[in-house]
Amino acid sequence: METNDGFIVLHDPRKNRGTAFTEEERGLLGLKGLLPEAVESIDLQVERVHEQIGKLEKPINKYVYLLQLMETNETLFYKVLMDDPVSYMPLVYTPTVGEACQTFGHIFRRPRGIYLSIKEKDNIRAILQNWQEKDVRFTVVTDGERILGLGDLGICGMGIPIGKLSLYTACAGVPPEYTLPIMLDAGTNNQEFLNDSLYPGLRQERARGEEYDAFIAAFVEAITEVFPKICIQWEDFAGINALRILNTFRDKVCTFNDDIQGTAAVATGGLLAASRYSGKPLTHQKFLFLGAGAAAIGIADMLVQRLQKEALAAEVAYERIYMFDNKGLLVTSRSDLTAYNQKFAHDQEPSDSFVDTIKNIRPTAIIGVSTIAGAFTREVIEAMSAINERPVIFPYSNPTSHSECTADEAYNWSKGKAIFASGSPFPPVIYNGKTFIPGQGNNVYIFPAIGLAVFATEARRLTNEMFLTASEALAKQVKAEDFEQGLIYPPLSNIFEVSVNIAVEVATRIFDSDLAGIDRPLDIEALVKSKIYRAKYEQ
Ligand SMILES: O=C([O-])CC(=O)C(=O)O
Ligand SMILES: [Mg+2]
Repeated sequence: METNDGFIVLHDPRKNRGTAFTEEERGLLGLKGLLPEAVESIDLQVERVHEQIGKLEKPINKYVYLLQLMETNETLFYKVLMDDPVSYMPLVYTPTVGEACQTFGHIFRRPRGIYLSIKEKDNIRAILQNWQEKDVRFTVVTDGERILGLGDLGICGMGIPIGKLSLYTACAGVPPEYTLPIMLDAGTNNQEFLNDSLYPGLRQERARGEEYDAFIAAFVEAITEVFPKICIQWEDFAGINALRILNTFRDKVCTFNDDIQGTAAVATGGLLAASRYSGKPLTHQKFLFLGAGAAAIGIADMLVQRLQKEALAAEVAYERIYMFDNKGLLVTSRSDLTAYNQKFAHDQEPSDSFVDTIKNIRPTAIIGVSTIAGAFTREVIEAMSAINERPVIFPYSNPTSHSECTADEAYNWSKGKAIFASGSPFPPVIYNGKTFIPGQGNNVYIFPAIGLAVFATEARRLTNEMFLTASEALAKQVKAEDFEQGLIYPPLSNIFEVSVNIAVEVATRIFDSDLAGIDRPLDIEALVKSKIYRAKYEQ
């Protein structure tokens, strides 16, 4: 650090070290008297944070505290998060981030990221130039229409891009200065918010059709011009827009949709690990989805891709996948199916009972992407357990309040037979004297790793093959001792190491696909590792 202006340094979260500034630095920077006498280590600062957070009872208050820490001392924030992801991730991410979004207008203190209103459609380039960093590589962008399973939260959905990008850094070491959270404010149809005087967004109904698409197109054009190396992560768009946006831009810029491709990779990785665990090959299985939206289609498409890799013909692979939505089983006689859904419709009798469908089809796995809390009832889980030695039960909807069942229910109702993973975290369950650790089948095992791979390779595009590589790299890292505890994902406490390993394999795939923006190095692992951010005060 060279500046002489200690006061400015102290108020710059990226440069601030608080009480950890040394005597020498204090003299050099003009910090004398601006700090109390003691010179503390970062570990001691972490201890103080633990004490303060420990005194707060409600998770939402802990969230507010942590976000404030991010705004005052970024290094310390990441140190806290990276040292103990199991405790702190649920506070800055799912499930607490859901409540933070629901109350965003009320807990709002300081703006973060960029807010683009549809009224500014023709000024996006200039607005993006207001950002303090000039080399941004990643944006997580949402329009807030489908925040987790909580629905339309309008501009209050900004908590999601902020939370996801903090995990790019905390879980995979992408340096935070390269990340930018963005909210596309196209209005909201949330009446409660429109009537709330503290709602900080545009007060209008959501723009649709051509007007909306023109806004999205203007955004992509402007951001790729202002930040040419940008990777755009679409997050929590409504199903009606998510697939169309992804398909419009996936071959033109470096982009992916986390709810479609990230979730697909984590689910496929979980199914691969589960098949190793149960000894039942993927090719001998049948998958039933509850929910037939963008996440279901993403997972199903990736499963087909993987089954084909295991030498199953495409038509046979499609036959193994069933979807059940709010109108019942997807069958060819239904006239309300989208083109995406039709691929998964079966030529059989309609059914509007999920339990009967299970008894009929006899799936080996049920995957919940419905956002309906409690949809995996006791009857559902008992039916799965009657058919399968080890039924695979994945309630993937978020946050916890929208999970299709709890870990406790799955283990109890299946009498300890379930191979279980959920989108939101659940505490360990003791059944019949045995402790089960529920795995978290959340795209957090994928998107930070993809981020690090893109960062290291300066990838120009992201393909489904790269996400399949990520899912295989994830499944490979599940160990026998994890299985013994019921885990089909590596423990969350190891997420950093796991993400770096995934990133190395994805980076290799990026070079193999000729989609890197730099020359292939001899040692890809060394390249990836050389890019990693560490939460320490640089000398
Ligand atoms: O944010 C999460 O926990 C996972 C996710 O993408 C979603 O549920 O939309
Ligand atoms: Mg999401």
